[in-house]
Amino acid sequence: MRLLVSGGGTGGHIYPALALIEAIKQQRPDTEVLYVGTTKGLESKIVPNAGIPFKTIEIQGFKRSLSPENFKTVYLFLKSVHDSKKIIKEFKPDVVIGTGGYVCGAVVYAAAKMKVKTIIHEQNSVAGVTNKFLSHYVDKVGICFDDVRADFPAKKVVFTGNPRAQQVATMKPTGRLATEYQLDPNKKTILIFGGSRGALGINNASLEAIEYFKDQPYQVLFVTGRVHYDKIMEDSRVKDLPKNVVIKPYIADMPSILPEIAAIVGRAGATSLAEITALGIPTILIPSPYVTHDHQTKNAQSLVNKGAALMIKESELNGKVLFENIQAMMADPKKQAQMAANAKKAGVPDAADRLIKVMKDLLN
Ligand SMILES: CC(=O)N[C@H]1[C@@H](OP(=O)(O)OP(=O)(O)OC[C@H]2O[C@@H](n3ccc(=O)[nH]c3=O)[C@H](O)[C@@H]2O)O[C@H](CO)[C@@H](O)[C@@H]1O
Repeated sequence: MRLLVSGGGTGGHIYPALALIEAIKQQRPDTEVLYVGTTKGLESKIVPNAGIPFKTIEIQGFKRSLSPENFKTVYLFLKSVHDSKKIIKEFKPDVVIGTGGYVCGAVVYAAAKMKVKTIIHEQNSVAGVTNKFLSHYVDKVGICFDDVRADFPAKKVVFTGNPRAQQVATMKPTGRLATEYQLDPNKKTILIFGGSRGALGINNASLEAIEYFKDQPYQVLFVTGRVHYDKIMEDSRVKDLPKNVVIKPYIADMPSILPEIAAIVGRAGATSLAEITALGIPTILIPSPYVTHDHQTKNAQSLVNKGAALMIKESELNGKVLFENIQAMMADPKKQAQMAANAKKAGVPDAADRLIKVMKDLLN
């Protein structure tokens, strides 16, 4: 089979695509894969590093206000559809799958116009702009939250879950926290990270909270996001870092450390949530207020409603609030266990298989 995948910008759109590719390759090792992204998105690093053939097109998103930049966006969209058609003609895919982000708008639209079978995967509880547009042209739409069903043509929608969930569901502890990050294997570890790019609000609160973390029986792995790391390391509060706090810019291969993580503090990006629920990890969510239709709050709310996570609004966040919430959770093992069990119940650990089935049904 020949599979063309496109999705990008942030990790939340890329890692589900890579997880899907991994699962297909396990089932059908002869599958030929091509990934189409942009040079600007995180995919230009992550995808070639994963050893997957990668091509790029040039595209950009619309500005929400009336802006002359939007003329360039229209021009780039038309050009990228043209370039996508060339790539599709050459690669001859049996099926094209888009996992979100501007780039897949052009690629999947071009494929649908060329009558190639097409699927989009929506990770969030509110449809992204690109996926909403594409849903009129594609054959199938895979979703991860029931709430998003109404955003798409009903007969195309299949609940699949997020393929990344399947990738992490089978992971076992590797000991990497001790070997690579010099963390104590006998202490519980809390992972703090703000999605694939890091989040300023979470970073600032975490910096403030360092003084409180000192002397706690747990340890903290604080992941800043690559772009924020250098500035954070210059901050006076990290000069005398307590032994139980480790700061890193980014975790490559996140699934390999997640089974050793006792609790997470993070954004409510949909792919992070798929990982958390696949393993059943108690979590404190601080949704990004800067995303379309406030979709992270809706993502988070669905876990909070199930008793699987706690939520702090970014507007109410500071170091003390962060610490007090962590403290309350860590001091109550019963609550942690209940949250973990509820999270696991919400997980879809066979999501990649479900999406592959949609693909196979479409091809037959
Ligand atoms: C600001 C923005 O637009 N965010 C969106 C983006 O988030 P973002 O890209 O932050 O996505 P998620 O939180 O869903 O996923 C982050 C992914 O990056 C991985 N990771 C993260 C940090 C790290 O150091 N190493 C690492 O590998 C995580 O394990 C996870 O697989 O896509 C998500 C999925 O469509 C959306 O729900 C988010 O609203």
